Amino acid sequence: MDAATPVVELKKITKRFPGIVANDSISIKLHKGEIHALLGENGAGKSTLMNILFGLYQPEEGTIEIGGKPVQIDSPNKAIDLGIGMVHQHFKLVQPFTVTENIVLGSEPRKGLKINYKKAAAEVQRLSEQYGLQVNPNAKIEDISVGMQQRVEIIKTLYRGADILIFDEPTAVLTPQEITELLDIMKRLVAEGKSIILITHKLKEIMQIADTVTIIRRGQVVDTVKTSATTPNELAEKMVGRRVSFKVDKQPAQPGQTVLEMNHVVSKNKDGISVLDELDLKVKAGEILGIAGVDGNGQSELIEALTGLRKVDGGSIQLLGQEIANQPPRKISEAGVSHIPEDRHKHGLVLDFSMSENMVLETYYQAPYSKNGFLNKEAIDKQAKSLIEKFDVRTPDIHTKARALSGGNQQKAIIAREIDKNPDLLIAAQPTRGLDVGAIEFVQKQLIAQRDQGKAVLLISFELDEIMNVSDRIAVIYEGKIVGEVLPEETNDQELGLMMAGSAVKKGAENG
Ligand SMILES: Nc1ncnc2c1ncn2[C@@H]1O[C@H](COP(=O)(O)OP(=O)(O)OP(=O)(O)O)[C@@H](O)[C@H]1O
Repeated sequence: MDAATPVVELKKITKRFPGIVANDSISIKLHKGEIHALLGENGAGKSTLMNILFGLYQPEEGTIEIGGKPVQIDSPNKAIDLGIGMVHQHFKLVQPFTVTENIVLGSEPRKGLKINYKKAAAEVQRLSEQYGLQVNPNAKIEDISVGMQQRVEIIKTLYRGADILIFDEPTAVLTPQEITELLDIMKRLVAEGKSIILITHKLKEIMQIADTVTIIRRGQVVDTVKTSATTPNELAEKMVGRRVSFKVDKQPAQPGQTVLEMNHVVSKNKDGISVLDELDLKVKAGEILGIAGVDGNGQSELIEALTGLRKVDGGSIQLLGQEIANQPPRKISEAGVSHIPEDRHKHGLVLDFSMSENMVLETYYQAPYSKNGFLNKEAIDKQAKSLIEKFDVRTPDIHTKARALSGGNQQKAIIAREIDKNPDLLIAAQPTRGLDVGAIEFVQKQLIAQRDQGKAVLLISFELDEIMNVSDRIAVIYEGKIVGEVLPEETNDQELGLMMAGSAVKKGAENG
């Protein structure tokens, strides 16, 4: 193979699903040592294309060439044999197993031979060091952060000898610090001769790290350009087919009465360590309080405590003066709390239910969806149709299973359902994770519209830009405590970053 031969060439790939052409004659070339970004709005067909390259789906038409030779990739094992590795959006790791156990899982030697754990752990250690991944081979998956779990997925591909790595929205789950580190890791990978296909919605990252970008819209290639010859605005426009504003327009907040008040809230983990540590927080009607923090500082626990998914060991949580700590989730929901969860697959949707059923997951037992103990399918479908239209959720049909929707469209559906509940308090956890720039604009507008309708909005996000642009006040969480509060117009990324690292506390823990 000469240097000009692409390491991967997809030629006129077409893939249809019921009611939709997900990939419509897509052609892409990936060269050795290149980072090639795939950009496209939610549902454009990026994941489908990569699932084809990884052998998870078979295309109806088109061919794949690896190093200039046509290949048939009929399973992920075949893809791995061909040197292709995929780091998925949703990790496929076994929680109670160690890092090394997860990495060797599925690549064990043939029958009869026992895995040499020590040797495998040493290899994991070596790969970890070579690429600066800082993974502990013996840590259990359930004890490590999402960012670390992703690195385990990366090592898993390297361990199997991948030369071609596919990253499916890898930074969607990462903190700003972790993103910088991951981009460095990717640079190191290509410097050593690996080639990368990167699916991402983040134009900044594409401009920073990719050599080439292919833009896909509704299953078709719109253009392939060098990043050095384009701009973020141009990319956004090509992707969504219209101009996108990157600025969030909003009027100053008009805060009213206190809706949520948390006082000295303590919650302990199974080892007796306080994951929420005397946490104080207030959110008023008509304002958006943004929670900034590095992943793993109590954000998930805060949401769990607020939604009844976690035991509160001390302090109080009041919603409009009514105590909701340690109440069952349904009661809290009925009391006026809506929740856009950070993990849409775990807490947002039932993937094997239809979209229609998912739209009434929390309200199906109420009128008009339930009558005399029977589900009123007509009313449920009507509700689903209206939400799907209003929020531009792209699904072939309301009876399509949630699993078949693109990640971004699943997220839009959850947001539609939660906002429609007309809550007093809307908890939005990573609400724009995995969304395209057009959809981000839409969701952020919705949050502001909720605020303007007098709702209290609690926004938890790892996207500093989002926290800065959308919040009226920002509270910084660190080791389970609110360690400071700032106004977006009076702070900057550096100051927030320092506070998030626990090294500079601007104000006392009081807020509100
Ligand atoms: N298994 C499936 N069955 C039916 N339809 C599917 C399936 N997988 C994907 N689709 C449909 O194919 C289209 C492309 O989806 P895909 O997940 O590839 O989009 P994407 O560009 O990766 O989007 P996102 O950025 O939201 O993740 C969507 O309309 C989706 O609903």
